[in-house]
Amino acid sequence: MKKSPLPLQNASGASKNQKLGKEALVKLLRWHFGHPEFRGKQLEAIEAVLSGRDCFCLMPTGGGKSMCYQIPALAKKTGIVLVVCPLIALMENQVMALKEKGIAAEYLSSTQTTQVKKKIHEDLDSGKPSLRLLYVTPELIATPGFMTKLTKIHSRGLLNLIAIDEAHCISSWGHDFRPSYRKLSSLRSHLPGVPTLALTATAVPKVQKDVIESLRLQNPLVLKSSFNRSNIYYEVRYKDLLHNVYADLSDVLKSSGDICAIVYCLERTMCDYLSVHLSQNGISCAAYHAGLNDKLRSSVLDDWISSKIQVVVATVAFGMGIDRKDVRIVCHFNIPKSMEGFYQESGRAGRDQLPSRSLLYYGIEDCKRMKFILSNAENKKSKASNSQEELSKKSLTDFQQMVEYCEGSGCRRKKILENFGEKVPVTLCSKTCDACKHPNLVAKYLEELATACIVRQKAGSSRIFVGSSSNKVNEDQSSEFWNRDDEASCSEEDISDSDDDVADLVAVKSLTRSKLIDEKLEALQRAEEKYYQNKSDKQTDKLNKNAISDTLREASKQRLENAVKQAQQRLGNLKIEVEKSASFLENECYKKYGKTGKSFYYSQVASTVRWLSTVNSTDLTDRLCPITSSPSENTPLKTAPSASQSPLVETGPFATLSPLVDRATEITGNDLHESVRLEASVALSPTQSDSPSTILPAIPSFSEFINSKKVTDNRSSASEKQSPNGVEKNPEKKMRLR
Ligand SMILES: Nc1ncnc2c1ncn2[C@@H]1O[C@H](COP(=O)(O)OP(=O)(O)OP(=O)(O)O)[C@@H](O)[C@H]1O
Ligand SMILES: [Mg+2]
Repeated sequence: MKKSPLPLQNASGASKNQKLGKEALVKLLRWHFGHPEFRGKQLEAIEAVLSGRDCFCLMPTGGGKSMCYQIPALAKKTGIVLVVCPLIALMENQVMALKEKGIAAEYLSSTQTTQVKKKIHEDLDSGKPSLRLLYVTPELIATPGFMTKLTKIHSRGLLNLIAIDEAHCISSWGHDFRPSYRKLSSLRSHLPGVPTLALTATAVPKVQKDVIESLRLQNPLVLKSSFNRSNIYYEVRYKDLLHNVYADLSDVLKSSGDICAIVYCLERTMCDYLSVHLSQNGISCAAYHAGLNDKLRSSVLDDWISSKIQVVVATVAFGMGIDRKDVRIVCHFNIPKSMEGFYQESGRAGRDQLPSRSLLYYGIEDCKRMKFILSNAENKKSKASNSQEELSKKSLTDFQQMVEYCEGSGCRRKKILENFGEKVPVTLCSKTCDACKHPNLVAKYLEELATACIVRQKAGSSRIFVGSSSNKVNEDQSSEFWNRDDEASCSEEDISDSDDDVADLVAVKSLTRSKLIDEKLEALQRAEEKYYQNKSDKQTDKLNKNAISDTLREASKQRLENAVKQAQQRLGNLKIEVEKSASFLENECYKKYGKTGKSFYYSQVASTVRWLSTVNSTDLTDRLCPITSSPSENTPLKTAPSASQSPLVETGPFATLSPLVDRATEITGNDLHESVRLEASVALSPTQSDSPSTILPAIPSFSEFINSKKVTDNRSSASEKQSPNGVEKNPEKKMRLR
């Protein structure tokens, strides 16, 4: 609906130079926005800036901060209010909403056509701009050309106010630091005397101080409202105690009716997967993340704003400035990295002040993963500088507060508010969080969770980050997630995309593609971890359990003796000392794998037995040469059975695989074991000896195994491709690979 401007003199009964009184301001509010009264500290902020005073305004999410500069823009007959916004999407939304109300507002960004930009500049250059509000990015402010323009406008007395929205972005202590905001500190020197209004919903004391100092606010009026969002019910559910977390979320959304919701995930892949899952369960939803192209993203946003879809499953890219008032549920499917982020995101619920819900799914694995990400960032940044190191440490402390929010039994609301330095009366929550409403149940869950943790630790079932190459690759992205360092060099167009997520940050394989293979790999990773965990955790145990006993050595010697005897008979009673030979061969196995443990040792004995069953007389005599020429065990050998040399290579040395694979069997069953065993037998590379005398098969690490498997797979498929008329060159091998 278009409205003509409210005649200010009539509204206030004031002359040109007089300040508007409260009544006149309320009239403006009602006329333009249809709200009956100012909320919270809106009026105080408006009056302060209209009187020319700087103001720092801390209001909760959805508290109505925009009004604090929109009303002043309408209260002055001439001149403009300059609004600095971190995101183009945010500017677009606000400008569109203002235009719908008939208020002359524009934004300048490279997404605008040249024609539109030209029109805006012409208006600004005119003696009396018709514009009331001009939204810009911090990057544009930093350009000399635009600063010159602002200086000109200011010199003509037409710059009424500078409003810095989401002002916490200026502080590297804030959860959403944007280096481009730092450039705003030059505004004061270029545009002296213009009142500045800094607005934020999330600023702990340290950030508040930083914002005020960085923007060089002069004797500002500091307005702080409570962070309490009384209309939001806070709840945590424990993934590890749920039978099926996906089904649980589905149920929550379905049972809430056709409501509007946001589900936040840590990774893009999870957004895609969850969105598909929810859709399949009849929930109208779509994924939103920085991995989608601009067109798709804005169409998802449009569909959600216009209620065509009810649920958006998003990364943090679905962020600031999303102003749909009737969001009833904000769900965090993964634990957020800080209380500030959590507060901002959950605060997108219930901006209409109606009862709404924040639901966080807490999982032990998620928690470990986030800790890993943050520690990684810490390690990386501690190399950079001391202040960076301090920041990184802060990130872990911040995260710990989130963990306490989930793992503590006390009032959730209290925890949020105390995090922002507020003193909370006991009566404040009045059963508007799960911990206050169902204390016994929450206590029971926490107990069960603690038990689950212990069981997990005992089982060594952590899936967190086996040294996979993808970690390395993705390290760089963590900085983007962390504090958007790279934004300093971003062009204006990049801004909306810079609100990126940690997509691909962690080595989560595609859930939709090759799920089966991933599950197998995960099982192997778990098995390997389990193996190494057992190894480190139970050193003493290991020594006992994994130690090669004399009895085992004796038994192996006996086994080898039998094998030597059979070889001797097969080769026409070859002249060899059976017992001595067996002893020599056993000793070789022990020298190589005695320290590694009995499974490896046992594998080597088995492979030697197999080698003996087919060896020819020359090879055998050569092999036993040291004992025929010298009885010393240390005499170098000429040859030895190895993976590459043995005629039994494909089934020989690895007929019994490493403990890793043995353990994988325990977890995944025989199918996996079998397939891995067969694949490994093909894929393993020729072994190298650590001494020139003994050439024995190396036991591959999991990563080596995977890499060699990939190479073999590639080679195999390449050779198949090369094969004319689709005739398989190596059907046997292919069969094994299957
Ligand atoms: N005085 C008021 N009375 C009723 N509703 C209001 C009032 N002031 C603002 N609102 C409404 O409250 C909602 C939130 O306002 P706004 O977007 O300005 O909040 P915000 O504080 O900037 O939130 P965020 O921190 O999420 O950016 C808007 O829909 C707005 O129309
Ligand atoms: Mg806002």
